Amino acid sequence: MIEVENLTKRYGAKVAVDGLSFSVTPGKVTGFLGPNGAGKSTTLRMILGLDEPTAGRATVFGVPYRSLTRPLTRVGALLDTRTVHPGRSARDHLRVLAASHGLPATRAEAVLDRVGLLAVARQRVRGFSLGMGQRLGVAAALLGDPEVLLFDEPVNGLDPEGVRWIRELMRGLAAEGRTVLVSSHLMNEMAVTADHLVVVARGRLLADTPVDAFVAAHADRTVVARVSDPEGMRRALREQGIDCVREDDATLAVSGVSVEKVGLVASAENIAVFELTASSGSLEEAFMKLTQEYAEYRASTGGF
Ligand SMILES: Nc1ncnc2c1ncn2[C@@H]1O[C@H](COP(=O)(O)OP(=O)(O)OP(=O)(O)O)[C@@H](O)[C@H]1O
Repeated sequence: MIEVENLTKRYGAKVAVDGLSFSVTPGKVTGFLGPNGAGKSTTLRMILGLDEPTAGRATVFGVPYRSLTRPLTRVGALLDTRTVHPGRSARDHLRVLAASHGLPATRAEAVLDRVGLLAVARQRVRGFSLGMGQRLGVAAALLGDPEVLLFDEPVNGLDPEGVRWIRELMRGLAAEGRTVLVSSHLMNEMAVTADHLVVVARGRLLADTPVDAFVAAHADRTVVARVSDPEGMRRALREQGIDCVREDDATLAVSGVSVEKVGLVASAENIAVFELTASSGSLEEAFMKLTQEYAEYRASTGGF
């Protein structure tokens, strides 16, 4: 549905997007992840025809965005929500947008309802909270009932209720068979929202994979073991070349082995096991491991 092929964007000497290729398919939420400055926004802007690629191409439904007839009915996007006229009401904003794209005014009512803004539809946008502004931006993206949706950092600055709302909306849109591409910095959020990930750094593709496979490939598996003799257990594990860390008086975190293996080591040493839990690691851990060396802006750990 969305195809990016060898997409490249240079700003002078700066290569913002560097030979990027991936495709985004319908019926799932695809998370678009990368450290600051990775080229995510630039890529989204090129998909939407707002920036011209230096090389390569981005297509939606097989054609460049600018070649789509009635694009609002094919592709919806939430980029920067501060572009709304502050003196207009939410309803007027959507009606003007609908009229200028040949859509009926009833669409404005439908999307106001879908994003939960019907009750405040007559209020001026100037007085809107950040969350209400985001909802209005989403309403505009949904106005033409498009099959493809792009969201750039949709949960930035939202409270937990707003974050949950966006998550359920995106999952719902994907469940309706739409193509949903969403960029985000919030790994815990992406872990519960996205089905698939496209990970970029310094404009290049690092991973294009289902979320579960990404975590399994890049995060350490850990087994938490609460035992009667943690020191003896630690010694026995070390003798077998297995790393572990003492978490508290009775608990060890064991890296890179299965629960079965830890259980067998304990049993061979006659150590009682009170708890044995496997953890597959988090998306955040996997992402940090993969992208650490690529971060463009990182807090300095040294002095000046
Ligand atoms: N108009 C521009 N002129 C010059 N450089 C630009 C321009 N737009 C983006 N860049 C640079 O291109 C790189 C990629 O920027 P982009 O905003 O696409 O990254 P991003 O992944 O969206 O980052 P963030 O997560 O911080 O929003 C950055 O180094 C940025 O400074």
